[in-house]
Amino acid sequence: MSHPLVLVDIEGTTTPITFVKDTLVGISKALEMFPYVLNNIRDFLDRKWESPELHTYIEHLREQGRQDQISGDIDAVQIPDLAASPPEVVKQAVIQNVDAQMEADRKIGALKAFQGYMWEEGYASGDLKSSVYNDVPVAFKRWTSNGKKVYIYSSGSIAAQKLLFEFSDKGNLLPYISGHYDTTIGGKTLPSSYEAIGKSLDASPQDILFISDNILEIEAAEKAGLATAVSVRPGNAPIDPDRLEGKMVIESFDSLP
Ligand SMILES: CSCCC(=O)C(=O)COP(=O)(O)O
Ligand SMILES: [Mg+2]
Repeated sequence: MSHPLVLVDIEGTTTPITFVKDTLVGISKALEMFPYVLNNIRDFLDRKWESPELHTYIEHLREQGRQDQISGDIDAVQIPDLAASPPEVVKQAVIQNVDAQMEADRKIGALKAFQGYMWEEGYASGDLKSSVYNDVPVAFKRWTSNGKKVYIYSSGSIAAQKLLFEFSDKGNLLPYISGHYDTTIGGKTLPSSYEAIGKSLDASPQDILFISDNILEIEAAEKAGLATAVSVRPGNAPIDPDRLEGKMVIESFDSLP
């Protein structure tokens, strides 16, 4: 692999989808793993209710809900004005809004920022520890000792990405990571986002290898001129074999030199 820069997705690539959805997000209430956000949101809102920081996150969720209503994209739960509504009404709306967005597995900035804000406490208390595949720390070490640089590009907020790699079940992997990108640089299925990442790294697109489980992200990165590898891990969504034709497909980072 001759690319000096490696840009890596998280869910389905470094980390099992089941961990993110069942443990970290709690999207599947039927499964045994601890659905952290859903289990803790009520208590979290009660404890932090006076915090201006929490109000900022709620304002973003509220604004996103308004935009969703205008666009008609999803039937978002509307959050009433914090200053003009009883706290209990706002709290219930926030819980329903977050719950519904997680059920839909939305990769939207306001939701991801709120989740990251809650996970911060979970990691700090030791209730949460993230899961990364065994081959990930091995590859991060191999690449960085060979002079390559590792970057992350995920729908998860940058704050949440840093927590995930700091508090991983394979130890603190942050020292191997040179930088992070989330959707504030642009959506992951847009070629312009990969162009913007290339520019911010002052790198030619062909110097960057992007690894992801999502074929739409892979296709967008290719349109921007990046090299790509499709991550096929247990539990990932199946990909139409026709769309994999001519692509590098990996089941583990071990197959990348
Ligand atoms: C880093 S936070 C946990 C992951 C997450 O919330 C997420 O949506 C990951 O999506 P990705 O773009 O990494 O597939
Ligand atoms: Mg992914």
